[in-house]
Amino acid sequence: MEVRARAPGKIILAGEHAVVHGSTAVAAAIDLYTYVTVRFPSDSGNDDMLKLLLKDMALEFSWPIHRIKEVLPNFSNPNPLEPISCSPESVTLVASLVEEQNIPEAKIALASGLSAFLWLYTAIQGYKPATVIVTSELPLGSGLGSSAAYCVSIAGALLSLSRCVSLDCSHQGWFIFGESELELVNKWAFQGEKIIHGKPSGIDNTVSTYGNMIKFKSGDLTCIKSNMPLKMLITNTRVGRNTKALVAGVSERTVRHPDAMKAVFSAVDSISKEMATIIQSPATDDISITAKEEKLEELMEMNQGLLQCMGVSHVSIETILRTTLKYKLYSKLTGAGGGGCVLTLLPALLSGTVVDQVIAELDLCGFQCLIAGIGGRGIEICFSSSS
Ligand SMILES: Nc1ncnc2c1ncn2[C@@H]1O[C@H](COP(=O)(O)OP(=O)(O)OP(=O)(O)O)[C@@H](O)[C@H]1O
Ligand SMILES: C[C@@](O)(CCO)CC(=O)[O-]
Ligand SMILES: [Mg+2]
Repeated sequence: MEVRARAPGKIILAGEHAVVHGSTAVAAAIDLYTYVTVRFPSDSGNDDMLKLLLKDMALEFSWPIHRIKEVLPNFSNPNPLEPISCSPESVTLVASLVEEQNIPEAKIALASGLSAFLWLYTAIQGYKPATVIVTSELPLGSGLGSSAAYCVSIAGALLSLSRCVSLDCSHQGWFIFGESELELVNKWAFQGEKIIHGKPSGIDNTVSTYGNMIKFKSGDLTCIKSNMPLKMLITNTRVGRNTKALVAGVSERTVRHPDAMKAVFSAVDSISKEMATIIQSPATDDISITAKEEKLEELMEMNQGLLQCMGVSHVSIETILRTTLKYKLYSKLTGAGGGGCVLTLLPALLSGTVVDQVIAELDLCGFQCLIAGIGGRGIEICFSSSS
């Protein structure tokens, strides 16, 4: 018996970084997923090890169960129904288990992901041997919420195996959690995000758990029903960066310039709220859709300016902004910035030829473009009897 979970990545339409400081943000799930399969020993033949296979990277990590017990003796009685907080001490202990692994130097950014896995696994399942396999359609560390999709799919798979949660109903072989189970998945995943991000707002794990499009402020989410055909081009600068460092950088700037940054965060709050209102307001014909798109474009441009004030843009992002503007298309960074991905609004009446031209020009600069479906489902679970 094995369980497979999948959780989506996300785009942030407005409000990244400011959301960490209490502003409103707007985010949507995208149809690119991280998949986590958990197999217990009877299927895998592995009876005293916890194994993690990162299949896309052909990497395998394993820990003898007795070693995990030795280093993390306090995880002996896990209660999946009561998420605990990852104390700095427990994170240090987990990190020491990760240090015992041979992580290739070029992949050292995976260390925090390994810590999050070990912490979530032992906190939810205790000392059970298992093989856990991870694959992802998301680029890692690029602003599309790979860390959240990873934590949500790990938490979802582990909770679905814990027997004390029920799955509501099925959809083409995939099961979905009920409301209270989703809340549990989200709470556990947030702990994993804390290990990877340092100080997350919780927006990424929330949108990955619940799917759809959401407005998020200080831990509270409101579902947004879009009343317009929202199409975004996502361009990956391919410049690697680390969300934890970027979030810490904005906090440091806030300590240096508290009043100025307060004004920046307040402006972002207004932008996100206005964006949510526009997306939800009725639009019956092409003229009203175009009018709404023009307002969204202006808000994206304003949000990007404020992200520059926060110090999280990058020359590669600026190149994409200039390139898309030549085609009268508006863009902003999405996620933590510092490289990563950029969103460009593609108006409903924009000709396919222009889209092809702008993609060709961005490709020539060495960037990677994709158009993802927005606002789909959150965490889903699938069971199978053998591997
Ligand atoms: N599929 C995966 N397998 C293993 N580790 C992963 C996976 N996905 C994410 N991670 C962990 O998350 C880290 C990337 O998280 P980070 O928050 O920096 O970027 P992101 O989540 O892609 O972007 P953002 O937070 O801006 O949306 C990786 O370096 C790794 O530690
Ligand atoms: C940069 C940030 O606002 C979004 C990263 O996708 C961090 C967070 O909210 O946790
Ligand atoms: Mg992340």
